Amino acid sequence: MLHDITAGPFPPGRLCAVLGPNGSGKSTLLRAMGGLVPSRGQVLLHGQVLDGLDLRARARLCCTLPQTLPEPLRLTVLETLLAARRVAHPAQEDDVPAALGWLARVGIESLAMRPLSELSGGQRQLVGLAQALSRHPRALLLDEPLSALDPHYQYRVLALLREETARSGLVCILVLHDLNQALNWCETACVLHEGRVQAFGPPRAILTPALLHAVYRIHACVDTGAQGQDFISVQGVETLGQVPQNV
Ligand SMILES: Nc1ncnc2c1ncn2[C@@H]1O[C@H](COP(=O)(O)OP(=O)(O)OP(=O)(O)O)[C@@H](O)[C@H]1O
Repeated sequence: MLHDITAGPFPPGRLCAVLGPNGSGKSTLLRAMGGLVPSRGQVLLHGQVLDGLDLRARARLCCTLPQTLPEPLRLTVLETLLAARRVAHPAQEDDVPAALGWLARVGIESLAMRPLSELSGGQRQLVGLAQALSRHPRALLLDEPLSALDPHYQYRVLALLREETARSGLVCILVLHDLNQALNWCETACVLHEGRVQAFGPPRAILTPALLHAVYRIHACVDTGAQGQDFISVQGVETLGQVPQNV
C-alpha cells in the first residue's frame, strides 16, 4: 500500500509516467487518485478538490482505466463506447459518429459491430482506451495501457495520447513498466518504491544508475542511440549476474 506520499504536480498537456517495480503501489496510487479506493489524502485537479465529489461527478472529471478489464459484457464494441459515455454524461444524447471517430483514431473501427466478448486481450485494451478518450475527462489515469498491445499499437496509442493530451490540456498519467517508453514519451515520471515516492521529475534526470539499482535491482544507465533516442542499457541484474545484451 502507500505510506503518506505526496505525488505531483503532474503537468497538464504532457504525458506523465508512474514507474516502479511489481507491488510498489502504482495501481494503488492510480485508484486512490481516481477515488476508487479509500484514502486519507487529498486529490487536486486544476486546484479543485476531488475528494467528496459524488462518483458520477468525479468520473466526469477523472477517468481511470484499470489494469485488468472487467469481464466483457454481451454488447458490441460501439455499444460499450456509448454506454461508457452515458455513465459520465447521462444527460447527453448518444453520439454514434463521435464514438465511431474514436474507434477510428485508435485504429479499431472495423471492430465496431463485434461483440466485446469475442475480442482478443489487446483488442479489448484498445476498446478501453477508446472508451476513456471518448468521455473527454480532464484527467486520464491509465494503468499499464500498453501491456497487451503489439508494437504498432503501442506506438499508435502513445502518439494519440500525446496529441490529445497536448490539444486538450489533459492530465494524462500512465503506469508503465517499459522505461524506454517513459524516457522517450513522458515529460515527468513518478517512481514508486515500497509504497513511497522515490523520485519525481523528468525521466532522463531521475533514472540515474543509483536509482535504477535501488529500485529495480539492475545495473543500468540511460544511453543515447544514433537517432537521438534515449534507452536503458542494462549491464546486469542483481540476482542473475551479467546480462550480455542491451535492452
Ligand atoms: N486489495 C488489496 N488488499 C491488500 N493489499 C493489496 C490490495 N491491492 C494491492 N495490495 C498490495 O499493495 C501493494 C501495492 O500493490 P499495487 O497493485 O498498487 O502494485 P503495483 O505497483 O501496481 O504492482 P504491479 O506492477 O505488479 O501491477 C502490494 O504489496 C499488494 O500486495
